[in-house]
Amino acid sequence: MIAGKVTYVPQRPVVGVLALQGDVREHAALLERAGARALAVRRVSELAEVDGLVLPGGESTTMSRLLDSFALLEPLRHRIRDGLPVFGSCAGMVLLARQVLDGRPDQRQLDALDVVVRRNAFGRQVDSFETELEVAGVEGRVQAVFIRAPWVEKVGHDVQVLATVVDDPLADPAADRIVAVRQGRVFATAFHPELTGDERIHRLFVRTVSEVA
Ligand SMILES: NC(=O)CC[C@H](N)C(=O)O
Repeated sequence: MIAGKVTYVPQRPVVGVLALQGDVREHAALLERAGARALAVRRVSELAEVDGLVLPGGESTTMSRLLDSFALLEPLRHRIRDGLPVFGSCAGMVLLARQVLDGRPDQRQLDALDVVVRRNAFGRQVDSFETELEVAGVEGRVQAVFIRAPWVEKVGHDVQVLATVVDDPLADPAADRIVAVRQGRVFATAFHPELTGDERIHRLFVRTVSEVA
């Protein structure tokens, strides 16, 4: 018989941040605070090591072109189809969507979320703004930073709406726009939780990654 105490040390899940462009470091810092080990992903071999992946904010057309030239587009589509948890913020949300309105002609989609998003949707009134939101699954309010952000115009039947924002209360008080969604293991926000140093949304994602890792 072996004497002594057996201590169980839970493994931190490895969560990648797609590091082709965009605010990679900010996401990595919050993932570490949310209990994950963050890994920058630029190659297929790195993609193979992760239990979950974040697609950062940046510029979705550029990111989709880079995904193509780094030969990551198809491998990433495959891994997501096989159940890899993913979280996209802003440009990441655009990349994950099934369809993009006001996209560029050469914009490529990961087609991982059954939503139609409108790119730069808030752009005509104000390019950037901040507001407080309620996000399903997060206690208290979340400070949300929108930078040339998309909104979700249409959701499929198994897409859960996590947050909405009133677009233009003067024009139409009922014009609630969808700005955070979840479909199974795929999460997306039109805003940038990585820019406020608040890791609660990353925690929600890392919890899902841990459940399936
Ligand atoms: N802050 C952002 O990620 C902006 C997204 C950008 N408007 C796009 O279409 O990709």
